Amino acid sequence: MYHLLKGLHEHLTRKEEFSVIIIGLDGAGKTTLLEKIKTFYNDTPGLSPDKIGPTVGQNMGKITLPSTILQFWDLGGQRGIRNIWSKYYDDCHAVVYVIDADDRERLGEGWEVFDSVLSAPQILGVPLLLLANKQDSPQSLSVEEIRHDYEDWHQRKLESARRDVRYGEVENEASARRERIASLDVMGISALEGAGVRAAVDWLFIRVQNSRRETQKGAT
Ligand SMILES: Nc1nc2c(ncn2[C@@H]2O[C@H](COP(=O)(O)OP(=O)(O)OP(=O)(O)O)[C@@H](O)[C@H]2O)c(=O)[nH]1
Ligand SMILES: [Mg+2]
Repeated sequence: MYHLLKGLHEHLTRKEEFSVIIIGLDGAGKTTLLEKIKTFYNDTPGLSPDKIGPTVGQNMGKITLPSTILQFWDLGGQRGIRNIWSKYYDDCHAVVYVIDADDRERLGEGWEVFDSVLSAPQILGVPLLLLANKQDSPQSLSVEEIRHDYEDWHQRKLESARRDVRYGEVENEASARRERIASLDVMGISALEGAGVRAAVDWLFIRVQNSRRETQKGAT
């Protein structure tokens, strides 16, 4: 009887676990974000920004929310190690792409990489959140400016591809991508100061729950 009740209790109080990957160029602020999330949601605070160095590999952090555990994987963004990201695509429930909204020089590089993430078939139906980080900096581009910058960049890329011979291929790919861009959620945060971080976690919490329900519906 005890085991039966214990089993029932465990079943009823069991928390579902979801994996979220945090990717983006080196220096975008991914680890600073992960450590801020830990500070906000865990008893043990995360590292302070002055203790954070470039990530070579990955960092992991878990937080507990009502009936849910979110497990974050912060993956190194340096050019030579970006190819490890795709190894996480199959098992993730959400993707966070962090862009440094304060670094205009590297926005093009950031979009080039973002575009290759969007084209990965494993994450086609996975919730994707674009975070415009470093909003505390006065020169930082706003959420709207970031969205426009990406749309302009994408438009320019399409136009130059149209001059190319692979026209049909580009058109097919472009319409799929356009849909994703149109429904793309962009939020502004300061990983350093914490502004917007809770809202981003709330978004993830809701979206992983919803997409799980959709998957269940699809399976029945
Ligand atoms: N002003 C400002 N600086 C930030 C913010 N977030 C991160 N930084 C700074 O940006 C630099 C890079 O931050 P990291 O968190 O190490 O960047 P990362 O994306 O993890 O970089 P990699 O590990 O190399 O991929 C550090 O100097 C941070 O203090 C922010 O919201 N505002
Ligand atoms: Mg890092």
